[in-house]
Amino acid sequence: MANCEVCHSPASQKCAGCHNVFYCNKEHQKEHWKSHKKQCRPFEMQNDGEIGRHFVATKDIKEGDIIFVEKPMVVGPLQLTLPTCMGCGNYINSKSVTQCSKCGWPLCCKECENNPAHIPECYYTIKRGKKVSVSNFEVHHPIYRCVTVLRCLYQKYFAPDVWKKIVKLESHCKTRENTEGYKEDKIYVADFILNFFQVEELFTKDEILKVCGVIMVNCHEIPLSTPSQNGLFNLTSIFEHNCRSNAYKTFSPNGSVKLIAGTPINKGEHISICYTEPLQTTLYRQKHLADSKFFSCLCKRCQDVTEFGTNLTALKCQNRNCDGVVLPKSFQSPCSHWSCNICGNQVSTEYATDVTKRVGNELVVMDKGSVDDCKTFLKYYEKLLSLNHAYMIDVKLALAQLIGDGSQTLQSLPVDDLLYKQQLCKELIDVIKVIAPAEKRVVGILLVEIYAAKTELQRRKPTNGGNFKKSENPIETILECMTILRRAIACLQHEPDLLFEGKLCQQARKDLEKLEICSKTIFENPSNFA
Ligand SMILES: C[S@@+](CC[C@H](N)C(=O)[O-])C[C@H]1O[C@@H](n2cnc3c(N)ncnc32)[C@H](O)[C@@H]1O
Repeated sequence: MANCEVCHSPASQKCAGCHNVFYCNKEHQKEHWKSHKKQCRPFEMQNDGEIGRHFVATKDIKEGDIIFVEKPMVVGPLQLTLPTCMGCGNYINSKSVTQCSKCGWPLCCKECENNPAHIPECYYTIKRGKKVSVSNFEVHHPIYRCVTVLRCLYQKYFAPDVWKKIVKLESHCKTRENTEGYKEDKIYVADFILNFFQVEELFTKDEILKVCGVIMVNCHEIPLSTPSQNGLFNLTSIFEHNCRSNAYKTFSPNGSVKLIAGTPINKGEHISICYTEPLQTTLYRQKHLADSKFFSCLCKRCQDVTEFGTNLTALKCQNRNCDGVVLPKSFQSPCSHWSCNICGNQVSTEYATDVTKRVGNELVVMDKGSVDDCKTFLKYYEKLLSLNHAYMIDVKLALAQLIGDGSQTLQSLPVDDLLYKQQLCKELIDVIKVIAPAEKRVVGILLVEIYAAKTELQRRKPTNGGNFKKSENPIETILECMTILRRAIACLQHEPDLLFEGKLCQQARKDLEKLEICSKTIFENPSNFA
């Protein structure tokens, strides 16, 4: 039996929000809510030698539930960027630029001068006694490298509580010491800040380098401006990585991050997000995590070379008449060769990684806006890559959205293309559900594509005066479309309206409303419809 948070007497009623605190009666729960609501979250922090701090669910969480929402501690431009507005973070150019009247930093409009995000660099520039001047908007401007760092450093004197949280975050400074990035940070960020702003007596070089590491390891891209900005969050930074995560992030228009359960999460389960591209090969994900977050991922997906049977990283066996796929024994321990799961044929690891890199490079330069190029890629590389190789998935994703978009509208497509589009979307959803069930954005988009193709196919069916064959019955299609739209809305419901996915969700809601009215009319009076 636990104790009441208010009077400490034995208590059995737990808070439904977090399952972490208990009360002896409703009145005490109400009384405590004012102070508890800031801490009421369905997870608790734990610490282990391997992952460091991480969060574990304190109650069962349903798929689609908002786990928590938080505002960033610091927001700022990405390290390498063309000049952006110091207020809203959007790109500026020589025509749209104006300067802060106090410090000279570029802004897109006068209102942005008063954006609180801009205070730190404005403060240190005024202190320096000479305005900043940015005049070339076509190249990455080196001065931007220091902005987000400076905004963090500012907290040391003006928001010490936030500063304490920032320096507690993982920076991997020791591991970074020998990297090119660290050497560049030393010159272009630490030395630059100390000399340019003359703040030697306020900050040490090590402090600045620690902040550089914290930003690299913990920041999340906030996609609400063009380009995205970096955001440093207090709790979101603590969530561990998993290549098959059970949670995902979206952002509110005010810049807050929302963490959503992408799958049901059981009490006691670690809550994870994916720090990398979940639809990429294990080779890519592991390199990306090692280079930017400084750890080797040992999640279930990384330990299973078949990636739950999808063979997302596998090559196709080149032995004639063999349908097997070629994979290493493990992605963790170095091995000299990859072998076929059916005939045992071996290729060297060097060959396998070279082929993967080579095709990856071709994909980078390929025009993924061309249906023909995508089809040619798939036809050519199906001989070399497994059916669900990450590169095939990448091109199929582009193709599924391209067919019927652009010069050839859905209305002008042959039936076969519409069926192919639907088929592609369904196959992709099946793979994503296995490999990355929290990738709701992509699944939501694909569901809307299926709905669009299905509607067009139905439109072409002869109505035959209402005497439908079973397979042509529009009522069945309407109900099916409503189910698809509801699934799409469930996937996209948390996306902000200003992003493509949010707009798609709005449209899906409108279409669903129309279909609901239509189906109601048909059910109420089927004879009218015929
Ligand atoms: C954003 S921080 C997460 C919070 C961090 N654990 C802490 O204690 O501050 C990212 C770092 O956590 C560790 N980490 C996160 N997920 C991990 C995982 N799946 N395996 C190993 N380390 C992980 C790595 O050190 C990584 O660089």
